[in-house]
Amino acid sequence: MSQDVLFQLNGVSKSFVKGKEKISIFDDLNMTIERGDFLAIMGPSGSGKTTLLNMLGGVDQPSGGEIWFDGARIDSLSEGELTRWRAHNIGFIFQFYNLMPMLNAARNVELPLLLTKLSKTQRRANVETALTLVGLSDRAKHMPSEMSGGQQQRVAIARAIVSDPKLILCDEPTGDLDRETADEILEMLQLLNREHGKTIVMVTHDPAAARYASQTLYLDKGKFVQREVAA
Ligand SMILES: Nc1ncnc2c1ncn2[C@@H]1O[C@H](COP(=O)(O)OP(=O)(O)OP(=O)(O)O)[C@@H](O)[C@H]1O
Repeated sequence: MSQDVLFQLNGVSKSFVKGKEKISIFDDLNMTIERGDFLAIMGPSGSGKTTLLNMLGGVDQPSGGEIWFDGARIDSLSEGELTRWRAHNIGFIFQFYNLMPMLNAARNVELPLLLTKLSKTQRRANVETALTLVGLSDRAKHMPSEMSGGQQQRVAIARAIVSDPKLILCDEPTGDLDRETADEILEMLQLLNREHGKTIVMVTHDPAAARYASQTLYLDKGKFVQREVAA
């Protein structure tokens, strides 16, 4: 595997069993994600975008094939190993922010660090750095219900980057935001990609959001059917 390759999917298949029926989503899917890529994944509803993101994040296991990350196979890790791998390598950003409503911004951002060996002082410092990066250091004590959608998504971004992961996975990160706020969030993702070297994979239905990515892959019925590289 080349030094530049972060993720490699080799002949990946994925099917779900529902009652007596077997639903095949992917059959022999191959994909390479290079370090520093900002990939947008688009495609019709049901084409497998979220399933793919979940397999990249180790939330869902493939039914067959191999998934390699940074030179190591992750599809054969145990549940515990996968949890630790995820905590160190992956940040997640979701459409509806998924913040814990009873925790303030700083405590929400701290959550992924509770899975690491960092001391309380180190955790506090990392939380402060992440909140400053998203421009919310003055909102550390605010509860999610006291913040706008855009601010909540910025807290979610801070939570995604606080453990300094190599890869950020985003599922419709701007699906719940107005255009102006969406653009702010996308500019922030672009900054994390360009200035902080984060590799990003973003599922989106919005062509305007995909334009922030360095390339767009189109998925249809579990196959990549088109690839557009940004000018
Ligand atoms: N746990 C599951 N059990 C059974 N079928 C599932 C499961 N998860 C996903 N599927 C099926 O897999 C297919 C792909 O779903 P997925 O959510 O990946 O699509 P998507 O492209 O992200 O769609 P959308 O754009 O609507 O979010 C769908 O037909 C869905 O019904």
